[in-house]
Amino acid sequence: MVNFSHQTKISAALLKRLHSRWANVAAVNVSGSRLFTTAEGHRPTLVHKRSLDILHDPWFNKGTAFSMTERDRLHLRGLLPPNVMTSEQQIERFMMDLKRLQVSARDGPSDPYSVAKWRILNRLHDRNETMYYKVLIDNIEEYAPIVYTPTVGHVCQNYGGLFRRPRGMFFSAADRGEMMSMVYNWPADQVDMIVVTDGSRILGLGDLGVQGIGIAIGKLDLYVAAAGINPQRVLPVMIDVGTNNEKLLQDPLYLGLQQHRLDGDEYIAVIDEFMEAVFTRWPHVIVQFEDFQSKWAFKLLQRYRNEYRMFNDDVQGTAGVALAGLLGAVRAQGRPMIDFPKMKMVVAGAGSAGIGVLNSARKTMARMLGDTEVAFESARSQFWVVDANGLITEARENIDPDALPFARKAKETERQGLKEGAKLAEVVRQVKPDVLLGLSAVGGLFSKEVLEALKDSTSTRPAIFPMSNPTRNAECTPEEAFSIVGDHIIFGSGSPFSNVNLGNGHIGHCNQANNMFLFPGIGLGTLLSGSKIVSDGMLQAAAERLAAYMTEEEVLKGIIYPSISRIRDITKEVAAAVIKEAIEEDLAEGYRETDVRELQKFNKDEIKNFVTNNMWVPDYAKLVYKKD
Ligand SMILES: NC(=O)c1ccc[n+]([C@@H]2O[C@H](COP(=O)([O-])OP(=O)(O)OC[C@H]3O[C@@H](n4cnc5c(N)ncnc54)[C@H](O)[C@@H]3O)[C@@H](O)[C@H]2O)c1
Ligand SMILES: O=C(O)C[C@H](O)C(=O)O
Ligand SMILES: [Mg+2]
Repeated sequence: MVNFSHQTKISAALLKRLHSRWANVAAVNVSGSRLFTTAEGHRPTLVHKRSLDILHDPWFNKGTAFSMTERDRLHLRGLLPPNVMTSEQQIERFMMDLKRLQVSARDGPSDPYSVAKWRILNRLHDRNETMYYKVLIDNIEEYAPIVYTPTVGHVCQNYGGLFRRPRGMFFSAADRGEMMSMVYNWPADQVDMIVVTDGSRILGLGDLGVQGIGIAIGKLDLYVAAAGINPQRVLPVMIDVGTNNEKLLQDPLYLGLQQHRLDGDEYIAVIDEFMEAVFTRWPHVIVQFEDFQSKWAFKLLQRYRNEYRMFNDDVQGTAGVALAGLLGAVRAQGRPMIDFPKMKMVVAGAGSAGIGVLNSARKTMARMLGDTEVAFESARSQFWVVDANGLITEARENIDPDALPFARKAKETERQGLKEGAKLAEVVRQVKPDVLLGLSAVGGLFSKEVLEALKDSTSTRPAIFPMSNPTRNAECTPEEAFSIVGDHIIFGSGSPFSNVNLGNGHIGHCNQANNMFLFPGIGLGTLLSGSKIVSDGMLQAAAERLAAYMTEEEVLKGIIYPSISRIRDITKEVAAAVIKEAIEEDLAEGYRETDVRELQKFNKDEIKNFVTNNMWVPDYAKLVYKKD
């Protein structure tokens, strides 16, 4: 039998449902409108501080927007300029400063002022969180590339210089034995989401040690902006077990532990202690593992996933986003999703992300083919995996066990005129794939030669996914892809690129194939369902929802992912799908006053309303002082 032991069992009923869903091409059309209604945002908030302490607390500070009565109540009279501003005026004033940089700057990846903009936004984040998230939500398309990928990559690389105020918690190898008490140093009694990294593989930039905290902060910004997680209940975490980056080790100004990374049992002991500490203080928290080197990403996922509410974004979030894109690519050819198992895929990169995508694509193909052992085996032959040493075949010595299931068999490679270690261009030339997907972290890997070879693809619309981040690590640019392979391709990159003008009024659409379209919804759905684990079924439901989100018309135009301006809406949809699945798998335990019996009675629309009503919105709450 096929070994699915490492995943949650999928019931026969679920399988049947999946199968019928795949067969139905008609996409579920959803409104792009944003529903910002929540009771929580309008309740008065009790604060235990006054005067300057309030102005210096970014959770409560409103700056010039404190009304006169509030200024009296909170002993703020005279501590602010007299003109009371509306939140709109406040934002207008702030934006004037930020927009100064926009005049000469071009948007997107080549923006020379992106780090300067990050600094301005970060300062706002440090003094007034409500206003920061209002700016971010209302201008998400413009500022996601600043607070998140790609600029967050530059920020992590330069974190030593950019660091001003701490944000989040640092647990280091030197804190062994102390974490259980240290965790109480965090001021919030409730934490819903933790994003944790050990800084060992930040985007495609390698080991950045303690500076990797920037990515945890950026991901949590999206949790607030897209998923409406209350910013007072998010916690970025850096686990500093050292770094193997020699440059950092030799830099006397480096902020982290100046020692080589712990390994083996010593390493695991630190992560175990951290997990125990945070789940002891906040039993309902969800922990997202981010940018751990592949070596540990899979091991830690297997170690914790059945015990804790956790998932690995690079393995599982990426897998779902890629799967949605692959299904979109099938639809873009005018074919039903159920044709997916016929796709030939060349994947460059066999790390945490690449292997995550391969496993999920293979399992989905197998399910569509009836979920038998034969189906699982036959799905294997749709993939050709190329890593730093070329095509992976069974002839490879010391093959990585995670890549082994995708090693090509000797007979197959002979038949195709390929050999162990064959170069990417050669593989593409021989295989003529429908999809070329990159998770290699090697910028420019899809060279002219590789893209020329893809012109012979047997697909009517070959799909090119240079998914590596940040921008400079993308395997190719959209200009290269459209100009070399042709106007008919489907394009999706991990970092944002602008659409390409193909002439004659035609646009080459650049999709952003980034796990940001899933992880916020996976986290929110898990939180609101109260499920104790993040099951494969919940992840699958998230991916399916994303896959079905775009309309037929959009997909045929090559638009297979939503624009980031719709991230709050897609996140809500994904969260609702995750909750529904958790209920069906009997994993849901309810959230706050909504217990599991009530959840079980909700219909689809009621689940969506439940999600909407529990999303935080960046409106100033009335502050009322109460003595401690
Ligand atoms: N778009 C997204 O949502 C998303 C999600 C996760 C990761 N990523 C990106 O994927 C990249 C890889 O992440 P990872 O965790 O798998 O990294 P990793 O270091 O674990 O894996 C990189 C893989 O690429 C292979 N590789 C290196 N040079 C190569 C070459 N010349 N040709 C073919 N393969 C080569 C390596 O052998 C390895 O298998 C990073 O840039 C990361 O930013 C993107
Ligand atoms: O951080 C991103 O933009 C996506 C992904 O998690 C990555 O590691 O590249
Ligand atoms: Mg990542």
